[in-house]
Amino acid sequence: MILEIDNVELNYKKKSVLNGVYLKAETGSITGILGHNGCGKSCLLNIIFGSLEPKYKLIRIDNKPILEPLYLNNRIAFLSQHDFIPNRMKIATAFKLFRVNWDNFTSEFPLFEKYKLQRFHKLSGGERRIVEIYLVLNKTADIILLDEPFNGVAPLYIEKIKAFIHHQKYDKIVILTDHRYKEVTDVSDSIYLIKNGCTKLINKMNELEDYRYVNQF
Ligand SMILES: Nc1ncnc2c1ncn2[C@@H]1O[C@H](COP(=O)(O)OP(=O)(O)OP(=O)(O)O)[C@@H](O)[C@H]1O
Repeated sequence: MILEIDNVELNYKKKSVLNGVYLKAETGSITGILGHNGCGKSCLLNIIFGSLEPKYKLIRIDNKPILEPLYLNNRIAFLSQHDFIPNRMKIATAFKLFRVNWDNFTSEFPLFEKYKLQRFHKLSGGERRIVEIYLVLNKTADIILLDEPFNGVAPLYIEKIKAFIHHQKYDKIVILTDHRYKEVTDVSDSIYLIKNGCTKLINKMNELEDYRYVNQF
Protein backbone atom coordinates (compact mmCIF):
# COMPACT_ATOMS: atom_id res chain seq x y z
CA MET A 1 0.00 0.00 0.00
CA ILE A 2 1.24 3.50 -0.85
CA LEU A 3 0.04 6.65 0.89
CA GLU A 4 0.80 10.02 -0.67
CA ILE A 5 -0.06 13.50 0.51
CA ASP A 6 0.52 16.69 -1.44
CA ASN A 7 -1.02 20.08 -2.32
CA VAL A 8 -1.25 20.90 1.38
CA GLU A 9 -1.98 24.46 2.32
CA LEU A 10 -2.37 25.19 6.02
CA ASN A 11 -2.57 28.71 7.40
CA TYR A 12 -3.38 30.11 10.82
CA LYS A 13 -4.72 33.61 10.31
CA LYS A 14 -2.06 35.24 8.13
CA LYS A 15 0.65 32.77 9.07
CA SER A 16 1.45 30.14 6.45
CA VAL A 17 2.42 26.84 8.15
CA LEU A 18 2.49 24.28 5.31
CA ASN A 19 2.50 25.14 1.64
CA GLY A 20 4.68 22.75 -0.33
CA VAL A 21 4.26 19.28 1.10
CA TYR A 22 4.83 16.06 -0.77
CA LEU A 23 5.24 12.90 1.26
CA LYS A 24 5.10 9.31 0.15
CA ALA A 25 4.97 6.42 2.63
CA GLU A 26 4.61 2.75 1.85
CA THR A 27 4.17 -0.61 3.45
CA GLY A 28 7.54 -2.17 4.08
CA SER A 29 9.30 1.05 4.89
CA ILE A 30 9.33 3.54 7.75
CA THR A 31 9.01 7.22 6.94
CA GLY A 32 10.54 9.75 9.33
CA ILE A 33 9.69 13.46 9.49
CA LEU A 34 12.16 15.92 10.99
CA GLY A 35 12.05 19.67 11.49
CA HIS A 36 12.47 22.48 13.97
CA ASN A 37 9.92 23.34 16.66
CA GLY A 38 6.78 24.75 15.12
CA CYS A 39 7.56 23.79 11.50
CA GLY A 40 4.32 21.81 11.17
CA LYS A 41 5.19 18.16 11.89
CA SER A 42 2.25 17.53 14.24
CA CYS A 43 -0.09 19.46 11.95
CA LEU A 44 0.93 17.25 9.03
CA LEU A 45 0.24 14.04 11.00
CA ASN A 46 -3.12 15.43 12.11
CA ILE A 47 -3.97 16.30 8.50
CA ILE A 48 -3.15 12.74 7.41
CA PHE A 49 -5.22 11.33 10.30
CA GLY A 50 -8.11 13.63 9.38
CA SER A 51 -8.40 15.51 12.67
CA LEU A 52 -7.11 18.77 11.13
CA GLU A 53 -8.66 20.19 7.97
CA PRO A 54 -6.31 22.49 6.02
CA LYS A 55 -7.38 24.82 3.23
CA TYR A 56 -6.21 22.30 0.64
CA LYS A 57 -4.81 18.81 0.69
CA LEU A 58 -4.74 15.75 -1.50
CA ILE A 59 -4.33 12.32 0.04
CA ARG A 60 -4.08 9.24 -2.15
CA ILE A 61 -3.87 5.60 -1.21
CA ASP A 62 -2.67 3.39 -4.02
CA ASN A 63 -3.33 6.31 -6.38
CA LYS A 64 -6.97 6.71 -5.33
CA PRO A 65 -7.94 10.07 -3.79
CA ILE A 66 -9.18 9.74 -0.21
CA LEU A 67 -12.03 12.15 0.45
CA GLU A 68 -13.14 11.06 3.92
CA PRO A 69 -11.00 11.50 7.05
CA LEU A 70 -8.83 8.40 7.41
CA TYR A 71 -9.78 7.96 11.08
CA LEU A 72 -13.33 7.09 10.00
CA ASN A 73 -12.35 3.81 8.37
CA ASN A 74 -10.43 2.41 11.33
CA ARG A 75 -7.41 1.61 9.14
CA ILE A 76 -5.23 4.09 10.93
CA ALA A 77 -3.76 4.31 14.46
CA PHE A 78 -2.37 7.60 15.77
CA LEU A 79 -0.07 8.20 18.72
CA SER A 80 -0.68 11.91 19.18
CA GLN A 81 1.61 14.22 21.12
CA HIS A 82 -0.75 14.17 24.11
CA ASP A 83 -2.12 11.24 26.11
CA PHE A 84 -5.21 9.70 24.55
CA ILE A 85 -6.12 7.20 27.30
CA PRO A 86 -8.50 8.81 29.81
CA ASN A 87 -6.80 9.47 33.14
CA ARG A 88 -9.06 7.31 35.27
CA MET A 89 -9.21 4.35 32.89
CA LYS A 90 -7.63 1.15 34.21
CA ILE A 91 -4.71 -0.12 32.12
CA ALA A 92 -6.40 -3.51 31.66
CA THR A 93 -9.49 -1.77 30.24
CA ALA A 94 -7.38 0.13 27.69
CA PHE A 95 -5.84 -3.16 26.51
CA LYS A 96 -9.33 -4.69 26.22
CA LEU A 97 -10.64 -1.73 24.21
CA PHE A 98 -7.67 -1.88 21.84
CA ARG A 99 -7.96 -5.70 21.65
CA VAL A 100 -4.29 -6.00 22.54
CA ASN A 101 -3.03 -8.94 24.60
CA TRP A 102 -1.91 -7.98 28.12
CA ASP A 103 0.27 -11.07 28.66
CA ASN A 104 2.26 -10.41 25.50
CA PHE A 105 2.86 -6.87 26.72
CA THR A 106 4.08 -7.91 30.17
CA SER A 107 6.33 -10.58 28.72
CA GLU A 108 8.10 -7.71 26.90
CA PHE A 109 7.77 -5.25 29.79
CA PRO A 110 7.70 -7.34 33.01
CA LEU A 111 7.94 -4.28 35.25
CA PHE A 112 4.45 -3.27 34.10
CA GLU A 113 2.74 -6.39 35.51
CA LYS A 114 1.87 -4.57 38.71
CA TYR A 115 -0.05 -1.89 36.77
CA LYS A 116 -2.79 -4.12 35.35
CA LEU A 117 -5.54 -2.71 37.60
CA GLN A 118 -3.89 0.67 38.07
CA ARG A 119 -5.52 3.81 36.69
CA PHE A 120 -3.68 5.44 33.78
CA HIS A 121 -2.85 8.73 35.51
CA LYS A 122 -1.01 6.89 38.32
CA LEU A 123 1.78 5.90 35.89
CA SER A 124 4.75 8.19 35.22
CA GLY A 125 4.88 10.20 31.98
CA GLY A 126 7.36 7.77 30.37
CA GLU A 127 5.36 4.73 31.49
CA ARG A 128 2.16 6.22 30.06
CA ARG A 129 3.98 6.79 26.76
CA ILE A 130 5.16 3.17 26.64
CA VAL A 131 1.63 1.83 27.24
CA GLU A 132 0.21 4.08 24.53
CA ILE A 133 2.95 3.30 21.99
CA TYR A 134 2.46 -0.42 22.55
CA LEU A 135 -1.32 -0.13 22.06
CA VAL A 136 -0.99 1.95 18.90
CA LEU A 137 1.65 -0.34 17.40
CA ASN A 138 -0.37 -3.47 18.11
CA LYS A 139 -3.82 -2.20 17.12
CA THR A 140 -5.17 -3.71 13.92
CA ALA A 141 -4.41 -1.00 11.36
CA ASP A 142 -2.75 -0.49 7.96
CA ILE A 143 -1.30 2.93 8.79
CA ILE A 144 0.47 4.00 11.98
CA LEU A 145 1.29 7.62 12.82
CA LEU A 146 3.66 8.28 15.74
CA ASP A 147 4.10 11.82 17.03
CA GLU A 148 7.14 11.95 19.35
CA PRO A 149 7.12 8.27 20.40
CA PHE A 150 10.45 8.60 22.23
CA ASN A 151 9.51 11.64 24.28
CA GLY A 152 10.11 10.92 27.97
CA VAL A 153 11.05 7.28 27.37
CA ALA A 154 14.15 5.88 29.15
CA PRO A 155 17.07 4.83 26.87
CA LEU A 156 16.67 1.14 27.68
CA TYR A 157 13.09 1.16 26.42
CA ILE A 158 13.88 3.28 23.35
CA GLU A 159 15.81 0.41 21.76
CA LYS A 160 12.90 -1.93 22.46
CA ILE A 161 10.38 0.48 20.99
CA LYS A 162 12.55 0.96 17.91
CA ALA A 163 12.60 -2.82 17.48
CA PHE A 164 8.76 -2.92 17.74
CA ILE A 165 8.42 -0.10 15.20
CA HIS A 166 10.78 -1.92 12.88
CA HIS A 167 8.77 -5.13 13.25
CA GLN A 168 5.51 -3.33 12.26
CA LYS A 169 6.78 -2.05 8.96
CA TYR A 170 6.41 -5.37 7.15
CA ASP A 171 2.64 -5.10 6.94
CA LYS A 172 1.94 -1.49 7.86
CA ILE A 173 2.76 2.02 6.73
CA VAL A 174 4.62 3.74 9.58
CA ILE A 175 5.17 7.50 9.68
CA LEU A 176 6.90 9.00 12.70
CA THR A 177 8.37 12.23 13.95
CA ASP A 178 10.50 12.99 16.99
CA HIS A 179 13.15 15.48 18.08
CA ARG A 180 15.49 12.57 18.89
CA TYR A 181 16.65 12.76 15.29
CA LYS A 182 19.29 10.05 15.60
CA GLU A 183 16.60 7.59 16.69
CA VAL A 184 14.40 8.74 13.79
CA THR A 185 17.14 8.42 11.18
CA ASP A 186 18.19 5.08 12.65
CA VAL A 187 14.74 3.49 12.39
CA SER A 188 13.54 5.17 9.16
CA ASP A 189 13.99 4.06 5.56
CA SER A 190 13.14 7.47 4.17
CA ILE A 191 13.38 10.90 5.79
CA TYR A 192 11.59 14.14 5.04
CA LEU A 193 12.64 17.46 6.53
CA ILE A 194 10.01 20.19 6.86
CA LYS A 195 11.51 23.58 6.25
CA ASN A 196 9.73 26.84 5.41
CA GLY A 197 6.44 24.96 5.04
CA CYS A 198 7.84 22.51 2.44
CA THR A 199 8.99 18.90 2.70
CA LYS A 200 12.45 18.01 1.45
CA LEU A 201 13.35 14.39 0.85
CA ILE A 202 16.71 13.72 2.50
CA ASN A 203 18.96 11.45 0.49
CA LYS A 204 22.17 11.85 2.45
CA MET A 205 22.41 12.67 6.13
CA ASN A 206 24.78 15.60 5.54
CA GLU A 207 21.86 17.39 3.85
CA LEU A 208 20.48 17.82 7.39
CA GLU A 209 23.50 20.03 8.04
CA ASP A 210 23.13 21.84 4.71
CA TYR A 211 19.52 22.67 5.56
CA ARG A 212 20.74 23.81 9.02
CA TYR A 213 18.59 21.30 10.87
CA VAL A 214 21.65 20.12 12.81
CA ASN A 215 25.13 21.57 13.28
CA GLN A 216 26.82 18.26 12.75
CA PHE A 217 25.27 14.90 12.03
N1 LIG B 1 -4.69 25.81 16.73
C1 LIG B 1 -3.69 26.59 16.33
N2 LIG B 1 -3.85 27.92 16.23
C2 LIG B 1 -2.87 28.72 15.78
N3 LIG B 1 -1.64 28.27 15.41
C3 LIG B 1 -1.43 26.96 15.50
C4 LIG B 1 -2.43 26.04 15.95
N4 LIG B 1 -1.92 24.78 15.91
C5 LIG B 1 -0.66 24.91 15.46
N5 LIG B 1 -0.36 26.19 15.21
C6 LIG B 1 0.91 26.70 14.72
O1 LIG B 1 1.29 25.92 13.61
C7 LIG B 1 2.71 25.74 13.61
C8 LIG B 1 3.04 24.26 13.48
O2 LIG B 1 2.64 23.60 14.68
P1 LIG B 1 3.02 22.08 14.94
O3 LIG B 1 2.46 21.72 16.28
O4 LIG B 1 2.60 21.26 13.79
O5 LIG B 1 4.60 22.15 15.00
P2 LIG B 1 5.64 20.98 15.28
O6 LIG B 1 6.59 20.96 14.13
O7 LIG B 1 4.94 19.70 15.60
O8 LIG B 1 6.37 21.57 16.57
P3 LIG B 1 7.06 20.83 17.83
O9 LIG B 1 8.20 20.08 17.29
O10 LIG B 1 7.47 21.98 18.69
O11 LIG B 1 6.01 19.96 18.47
C9 LIG B 1 3.24 26.39 14.88
O12 LIG B 1 3.76 27.64 14.57
C10 LIG B 1 2.02 26.54 15.75
O13 LIG B 1 2.10 27.66 16.57
